[in-house]
Amino acid sequence: MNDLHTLPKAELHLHIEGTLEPELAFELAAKNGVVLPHESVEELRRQYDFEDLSSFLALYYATMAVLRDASDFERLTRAYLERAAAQGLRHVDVFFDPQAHTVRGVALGTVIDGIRAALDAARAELGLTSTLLLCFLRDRPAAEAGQLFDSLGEQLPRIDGIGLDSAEVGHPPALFEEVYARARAAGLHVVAHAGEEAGPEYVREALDVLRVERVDHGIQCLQDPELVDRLVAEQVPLTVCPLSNVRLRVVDTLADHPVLDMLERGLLVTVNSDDPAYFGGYVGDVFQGLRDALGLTDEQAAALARNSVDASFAGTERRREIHAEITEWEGRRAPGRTGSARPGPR
Ligand SMILES: Nc1ncnc2[nH]cnc12
Ligand SMILES: [Zn+2]
Repeated sequence: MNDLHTLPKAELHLHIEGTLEPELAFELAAKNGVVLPHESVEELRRQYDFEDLSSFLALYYATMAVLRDASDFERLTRAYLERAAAQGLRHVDVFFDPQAHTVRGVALGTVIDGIRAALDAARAELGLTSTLLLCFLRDRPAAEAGQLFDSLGEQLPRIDGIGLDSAEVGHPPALFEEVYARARAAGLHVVAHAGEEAGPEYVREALDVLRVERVDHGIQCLQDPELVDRLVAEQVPLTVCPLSNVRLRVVDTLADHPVLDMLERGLLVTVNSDDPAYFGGYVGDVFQGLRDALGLTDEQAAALARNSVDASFAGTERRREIHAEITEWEGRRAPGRTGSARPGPR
């Protein structure tokens, strides 16, 4: 078996605010004079026992109050990129939640300046490429999403696409039809969370009304065999987040997670971390978790990594480079590995 942390891979479902580790949260709180309602790092970590998506989101939004200036967003993003690069990450499409910051009086330009500075540095220093996707909060009014899009101005060329996140049930994709049409007309990539907690009809709406290029999560499609057939036929990428699904009680345990069945079924699944600081691991840890719980083979891991590259918003040449690296990884023979490869003639 090869080391999954060295497998070259892309991550397509990553909320940058969800990479805020408690240690950094406390450091930034002290710097910015923000009082966190937790006594210590350990006490904050003890809160990471979630009932569902909403209970997680309450802590996620409250803790990000420590992010105030561009340098905070830059530090946050740098810390994520360094950790993920050490786990084989070669490309990432990064989500951020601007409304969660502008409601607190932090300007959109400040948020983007900080995140972009770190993304640019990682490209130069780590060879790690990226795109930036602005998410609308679906539990806030669709009109507010429209106003945010209108107000982008000089920030528009600094984002690569849009997404839709936050509390899902009761906030169906179709509410956001208009702003998605405008984003598509502006040449942006479009994705949306659908079928995380809500049913297959949300996945259908994301495809038919928002015309998304990928579906984030999407695992509730499994309730609807016809939808599964369609997703296979159209090879719609699904950005599945196994550790997140367990922590938010969408799936009981990692050993029960359907991601490898989905792969075998021909769905274009990718494996991602979602909010790694809260859900127990970065993208390499997710692959390792699947190995420990489900016996993920090198072949399955490489297939998932190839899917992540194919479904990413990296450019054609970059995708080709990462594919070549995956092929090289597959050709490695770790000590004790069994399989079809035989030692060459002596
Ligand atoms: N898993 C998730 N689902 C919806 N919104 C989110 N925002 C951050 N993580 C999320
Ligand atoms: Zn998510």
